[in-house]
Amino acid sequence: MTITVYGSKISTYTLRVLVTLSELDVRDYKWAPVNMAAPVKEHHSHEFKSNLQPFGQVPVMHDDDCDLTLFESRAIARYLAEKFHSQGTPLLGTTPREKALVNQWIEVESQNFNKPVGQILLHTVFSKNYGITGSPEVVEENLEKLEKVLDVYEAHLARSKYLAGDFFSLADLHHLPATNLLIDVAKKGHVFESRPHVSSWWKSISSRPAFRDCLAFQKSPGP
Ligand SMILES: N[C@@H](CCC(=O)N[C@@H](CS)C(=O)NCC(=O)O)C(=O)O
Repeated sequence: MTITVYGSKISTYTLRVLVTLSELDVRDYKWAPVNMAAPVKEHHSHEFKSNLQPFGQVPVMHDDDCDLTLFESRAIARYLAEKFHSQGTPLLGTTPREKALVNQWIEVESQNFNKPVGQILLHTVFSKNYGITGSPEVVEENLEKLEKVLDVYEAHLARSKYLAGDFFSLADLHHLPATNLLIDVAKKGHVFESRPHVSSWWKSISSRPAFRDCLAFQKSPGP
């Protein structure tokens, strides 16, 4: 069995896949770093787009077992959680009710949370990578949007330990890499800290060994 992950250590979407593998205790995968730096931009090459990801983005996963090449980090994470459901942390819920709530909060992360967070990161941490001038107005506007989303999280997390219930799931995991960057690098931690239930949820999910291992891998030498 060989799982190959094509990605970059600076990509939060790639990290989402690596954290999933780590939670599932899958250690024997192959890491295939993609050089995203200008002028190389390997992800924009004809070869990368025709063989791996037609939109020229990372991450991509290949599974030798069934000759599957898959892109979109959330789809990859779900595939891995289903394939390795009998090992590591169960990430998808067990009953139909639990699975439905996991799916609901995965959608919330993607549709409500990730949009303002993506804009804030683009206009702070990643502006140079994308060749744009970061706009403080866009950051402010999206921080306001994010605060409204976090108000909903705060009310929900007052009643629920994790997003989908009393168990850690893919819905929580999906928040890890981008939120970490937002707090540690973009220095926007106050929007989490000022909401006590969001804050303790964040402390609990970000201190999980699987995520700490991935951050250590991200900081390790080499691409
Ligand atoms: N929805 C995609 C987004 C992937 C994505 O935006 N990847 C970024 C790196 S974090 C990328 O490859 N950017 C290069 C580009 O868009 O040119 C996913 O979840 O995998």
